[in-house]
Amino acid sequence: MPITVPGERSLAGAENAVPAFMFDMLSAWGFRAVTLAFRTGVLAALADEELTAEQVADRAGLDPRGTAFLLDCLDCLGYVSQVGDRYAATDTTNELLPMISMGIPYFEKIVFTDWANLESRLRGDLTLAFEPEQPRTPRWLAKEWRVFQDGMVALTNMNIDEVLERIPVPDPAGHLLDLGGGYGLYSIAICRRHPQLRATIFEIPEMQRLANRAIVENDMADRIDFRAGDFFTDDLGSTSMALLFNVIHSKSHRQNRELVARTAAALQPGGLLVLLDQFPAPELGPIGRSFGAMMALSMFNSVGQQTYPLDEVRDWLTAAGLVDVEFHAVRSAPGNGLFLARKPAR
Ligand SMILES: C[S@@+](CC[C@H](N)C(=O)[O-])C[C@H]1O[C@@H](n2cnc3c(N)ncnc32)[C@H](O)[C@@H]1O
Repeated sequence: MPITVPGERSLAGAENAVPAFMFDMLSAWGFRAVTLAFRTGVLAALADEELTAEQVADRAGLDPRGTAFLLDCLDCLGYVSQVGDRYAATDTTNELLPMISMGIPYFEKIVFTDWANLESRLRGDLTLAFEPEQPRTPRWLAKEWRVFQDGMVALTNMNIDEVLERIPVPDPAGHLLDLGGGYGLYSIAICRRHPQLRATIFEIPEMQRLANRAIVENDMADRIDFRAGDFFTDDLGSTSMALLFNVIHSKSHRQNRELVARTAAALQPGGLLVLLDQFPAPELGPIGRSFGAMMALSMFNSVGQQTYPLDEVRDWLTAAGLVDVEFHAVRSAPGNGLFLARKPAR
């Protein structure tokens, strides 16, 4: 991988070809070991107490000898630290456990399960079971809907603080329209920060039950409502601020141009469109760009779509009549970036 690992020499160049390749192999092995340790409860067992490998194996229902090897790998990767014959979760793990545990089945699905088909998709031997330009959610999502949405929660948890810092809410007593808002966690967090703001989660009908539950659990039922619909065909109403978060990578060039135009039309004068996604852009640094590029391949594989160059997104925004277009890298979740664009105040 042509990136420099902090504290290590560069992995670029012929003289480093073998370490570069082996580093990629290590990353693949490491991710497999780490997600397994989250999913089987190995890391959760070490959150509150130091345990021997045997005790960890006993709690997680795993083979003790294999668990000792797994713990040694996790020690190398910085997820646990060994103290005598006991292991403890590191600060990194304690930070991650409440943040991403619910998303582990999603990360395993997109990295391991989905890519089992990648070669067939690239060879053209396997076609999608749906039209890539179909307006609503592809069928594969319906099957593993809960896994998918829990993955979105984990991703939201990773970047929410930084994203909130970046959003200059234009009218704190106004309205927020969260298009394809999922559970509505971004809206809930923004409304919590701005006590006068109201929001609408605009989603497909299948999301209603899960989103309503999140709204109620977060005591937001009096300020956030749910609207079931299709953002390509239904009236989007009028709002002072709109979110398009993690939506464009599952839509085509044509659909995104249209969606951005429809969203801009729903904004009141002076209103703000905030668009969050992954981008294969050098502006995000080598690791961020790599995430954006991997995500393009992943979206090609699963729904026939991609991540988009920054210039193309800028073009959709300006073609929709929006001004003051800004782009910000989101460092807390590599590969993510945020566009802000305003509707002229008449
Ligand atoms: C990747 S999820 C993002 C969820 C949330 N915005 C987030 O960032 O966590 C994309 C969402 O867009 C919704 N969606 C896709 N097509 C839609 C359409 N035509 N109308 C309304 N919602 C749609 C999906 O149901 C899905 O929940």
